[in-house]
Amino acid sequence: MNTEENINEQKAENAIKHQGFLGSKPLVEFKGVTKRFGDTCVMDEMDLQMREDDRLVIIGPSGSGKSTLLRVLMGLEPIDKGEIHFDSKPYVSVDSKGRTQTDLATRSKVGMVFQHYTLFPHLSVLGNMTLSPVKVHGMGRSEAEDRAREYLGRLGMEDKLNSYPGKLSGGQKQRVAIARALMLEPKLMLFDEVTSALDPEMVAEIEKVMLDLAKQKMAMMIVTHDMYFAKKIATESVFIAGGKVVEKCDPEIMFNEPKEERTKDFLNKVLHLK
Ligand SMILES: Nc1ncnc2c1ncn2[C@@H]1O[C@H](COP(=O)(O)OP(=O)(O)OP(=O)(O)O)[C@@H](O)[C@H]1O
Repeated sequence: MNTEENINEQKAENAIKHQGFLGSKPLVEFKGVTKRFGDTCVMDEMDLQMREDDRLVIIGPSGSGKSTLLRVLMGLEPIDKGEIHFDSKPYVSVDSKGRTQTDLATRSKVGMVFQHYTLFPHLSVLGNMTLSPVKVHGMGRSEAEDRAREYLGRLGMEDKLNSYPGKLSGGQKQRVAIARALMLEPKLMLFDEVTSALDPEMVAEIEKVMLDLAKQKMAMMIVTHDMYFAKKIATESVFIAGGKVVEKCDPEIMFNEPKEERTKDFLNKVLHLK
């Protein structure tokens, strides 16, 4: 098949995929979500949907609110207006007094990994992994320790169970952070620039872990400045700017022939096309 036929076929598939979630259920739905920091409106009545088998890559200019979007979805930031549904049920909403209400049982179905690992330096790897499941979610200690061993094993880190974060490389710390986020068996994993602070060979190591999770059909939302990795892992891509979703489509389409001028300008700059 030549390139043009390829693109046409992808377009047709894409059109089918976007007709009201045909083929798979919605997992996340932002409905008119507004988020302000003082006078800065970072999300402006934003609508965004993600299906349960998607790996959605979020791209956009610096300061466009990519991290904020993930933090809102993780329940780490209140919102000003709108609501978020998860698995077709209300998850985040705003009450009549303007306070954000978050369903905590649903929140435990979302795991997040940050750029700077956020491991506690005074706790061992095992301590880092079991702290929240035991103290916050009431998991029994021996079950938590068994799970920690299992997830560390899957990420090739079993032998570091008793190490402290200070003795680990950046890539190892990030693997522990990913294993920790998997402890509560989330339905969705959020990755916020998780390779930005790593040396190149460690970037490949973490990208492999993420690609392995993708193969296991883990739903993911990924913020990354690495457009090549974005294209590789994404089933869907979204470009946000000015508090809105500017364009959402199949990554092949977005990276080859985006429709919107703002997306084109941004990709031209970051991919050095011209
Ligand atoms: N806690 C905060 N208090 C005040 N303003 C904030 C806060 N967090 C983010 N902002 C502002 O919100 C806007 C969006 O920030 P955010 O970090 O979400 O953008 P981003 O797209 O992830 O940026 P980058 O690509 O540079 O990481 C920025 O103008 C930022 O300064």
